[in-house]
Amino acid sequence: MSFRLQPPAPARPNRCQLFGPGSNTKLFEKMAASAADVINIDLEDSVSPGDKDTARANTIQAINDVDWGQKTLSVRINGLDTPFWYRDVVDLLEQAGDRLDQIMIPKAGCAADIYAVDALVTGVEAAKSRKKRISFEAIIESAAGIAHVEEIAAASPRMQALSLGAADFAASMGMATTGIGGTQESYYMLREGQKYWSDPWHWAQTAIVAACRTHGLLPVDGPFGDFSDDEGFRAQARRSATLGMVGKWAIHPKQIALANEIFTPSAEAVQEAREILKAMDEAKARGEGATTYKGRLVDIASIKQAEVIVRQAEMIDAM
Ligand SMILES: CC(C)(COP(=O)(O)OP(=O)(O)OC[C@H]1O[C@@H](n2cnc3c(N)ncnc32)[C@H](O)[C@@H]1OP(=O)(O)O)[C@@H](O)C(=O)NCCC(=O)NCCSC(=O)C[C@H](O)C(=O)O
Ligand SMILES: [Mg+2]
Repeated sequence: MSFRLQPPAPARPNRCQLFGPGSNTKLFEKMAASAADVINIDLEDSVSPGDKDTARANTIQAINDVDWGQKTLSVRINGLDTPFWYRDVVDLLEQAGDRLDQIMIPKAGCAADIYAVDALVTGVEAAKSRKKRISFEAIIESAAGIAHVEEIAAASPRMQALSLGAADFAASMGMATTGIGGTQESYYMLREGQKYWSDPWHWAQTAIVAACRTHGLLPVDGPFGDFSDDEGFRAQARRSATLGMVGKWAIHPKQIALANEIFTPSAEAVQEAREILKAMDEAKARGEGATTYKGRLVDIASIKQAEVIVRQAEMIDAM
């Protein structure tokens, strides 16, 4: 390990982030009653420009009136290139109560974007003597965002998470697809006439995971657009979980159970992790740093791997 220790990510469940437009008030109670760990009320791209003021007012009222239980409650503000974002921040922090946990910053392109929102939030928090410090999640969804992902992760102590926004990311990168996440038909290798599909989102995900883990943030996979394709969602989510991401967005309620299923360690995985920890305890008592478990090597690094799974399961059990 480097002399600079890796900070832990926030110890809160983040298996599923359920989105709903701030303009659709019918959804708020349903979102609150759902099994998602995080709620994102959207003021950005799912709200048309003519509805921005109404959506903002609806959102503030819902934050104050709806029972959101133990969920992390987040609002996605508009992008910093729009005339809407500063009003989103000011009205939310002046008028919404302390139930608001987080602001999500879309299309973050550099650390200065986070700095700008931080300065405004800090000013309004102080002016209004707000008790709870608002946290931030940023969306990496542009060429600039992925190029500057580490400085964005490190930009403020308010930062708690980064998500990959596959749709805007694909557009910004000029990718030849209208798909949002998942397998892309044309992204394959050819061997002896057979196609082997590869994953065009993989490199961006790993960059996000590395930046998050370096700075103690939660890495999150964003939307999977085809909400009629459960197996496609599962496959994408399994790849994300394998890479170290802690959860995934749901853009339809159907996707909540799928995300919770994939990002909750299975009973078998937890049992195996506990067995590895036990095997390593026994090895340590014998003065050994490595041993054999089910015919394969386990060593001190395996303890850390097993602890990731056990810690995650214990956090979910404690909910
Ligand atoms: C996608 C939807 C517009 C579909 O809505 P609808 O036509 O109402 O779907 P259903 O009829 O299948 O709904 C069945 C029931 O579920 C309720 N419902 C629907 N959506 C939600 C929700 N988000 N939360 C809670 N409940 C929901 C319906 O009311 C029905 O209930 P009932 O009648 O009682 O049975 C809609 O799902 C939707 O608006 N989704 C969210 C869209 C959104 O927020 N998008 C922004 C995030 S994705 C993004 O921005 C891209 C990203 O930035 C990137 O760049 O990648
Ligand atoms: Mg987007």
